[in-house]
Amino acid sequence: MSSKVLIVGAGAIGGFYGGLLAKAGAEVSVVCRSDYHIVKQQGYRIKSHALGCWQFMPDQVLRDAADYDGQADYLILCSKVTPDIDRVALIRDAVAPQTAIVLIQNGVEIEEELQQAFPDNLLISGLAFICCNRLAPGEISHLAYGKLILGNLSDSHEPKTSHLRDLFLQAGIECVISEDIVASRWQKCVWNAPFNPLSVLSGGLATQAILQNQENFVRRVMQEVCSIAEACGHALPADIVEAHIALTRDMPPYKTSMLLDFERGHTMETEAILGNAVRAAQRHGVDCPCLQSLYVLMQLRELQIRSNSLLN
Ligand SMILES: NC(=O)C1=CN([C@@H]2O[C@H](COP(=O)(O)OP(=O)(O)OC[C@H]3O[C@@H](n4cnc5c(N)ncnc54)[C@H](OP(=O)(O)O)[C@@H]3O)[C@@H](O)[C@H]2O)C=CC1
Ligand SMILES: CC(C)(CO)C(=O)C(=O)O
Repeated sequence: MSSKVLIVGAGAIGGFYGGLLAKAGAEVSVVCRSDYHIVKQQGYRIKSHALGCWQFMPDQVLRDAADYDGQADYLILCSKVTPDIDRVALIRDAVAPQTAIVLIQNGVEIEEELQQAFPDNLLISGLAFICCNRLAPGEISHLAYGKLILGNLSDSHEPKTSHLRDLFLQAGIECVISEDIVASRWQKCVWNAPFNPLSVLSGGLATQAILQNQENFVRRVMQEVCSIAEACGHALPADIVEAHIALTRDMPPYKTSMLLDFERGHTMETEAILGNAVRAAQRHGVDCPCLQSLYVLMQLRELQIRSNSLLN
């Protein structure tokens, strides 16, 4: 099966997983923005705690998806999911009839706008369980974990999805196909919903410190997300809260992706992670006072950042 891959939004996640696909023999091209010049000259330098160091020289380095020369078998979108990024516009010009659109992004209920814009393309929704950072343009540090979960929104037995999983496995990273990727997204949101905003609102506390001091609150947020998922028809495993708490106790010191965005003055994924969950709760009449409070506080934080940047 042909493996032409175009990564759009090739930052930490896109550079890392793109580098793995290239290792597995795929022809991988990237669309970058601020890293363009460096990546064009020297590609990516990837330093992984588990897979060693390697150089990833993309086949084509582009500023815009419209400049892609060829037809991609997989277009992997790894931008953040924020209201200021028009994901459909970002990829539209590179989507051919045979292109499978793959998302490796956080958040819940983030697929619909892409499904509507590209109803005839296979959409593979993906989640990364990884601690990965862009230290400088084209320089990626993989600190912990790495597992990918992929899933189709319709038929779960798509050969193209299995082929992509096999490429990741060949490159040495754990990758599984979920039979219910929507549930998997909710399951990940159980972790992201408390820890991502609390890492920002606490002024940068590590996840262990948040857990040690506010375990009850963290558990309540997690439980609320479970109730919303259940109301949406995706009941999560009974032990999911315990499993996430245990996993957090073992996590190495790590800044959540939301905290990294906050520190860089970037828009955060408040809407994709919290807003979409709160809106789902409202649709189904589920009470989620703790989650709702986190959402309100994060909206105010975003507002304050925007007002400051207008003043400066
Ligand atoms: N990093 C991690 O450890 C984890 C990340 N995730 C999720 O993965 C997704 C990607 O995160 P991550 O890789 O960390 O984010 P990064 O900020 O490192 O990368 C995002 C990339 O998208 C690019 N981009 C944004 N807007 C545009 C645009 N309009 N045109 C072209 N390029 C654009 C950015 O360019 P520029 O550099 O110019 O801003 C950047 O290269 C997110 O949903 C995140 O939540 C999930 C688990 C862990
Ligand atoms: C759970 C974690 C920390 C890594 O997968 C993450 O999703 C994030 O940083 O947003």
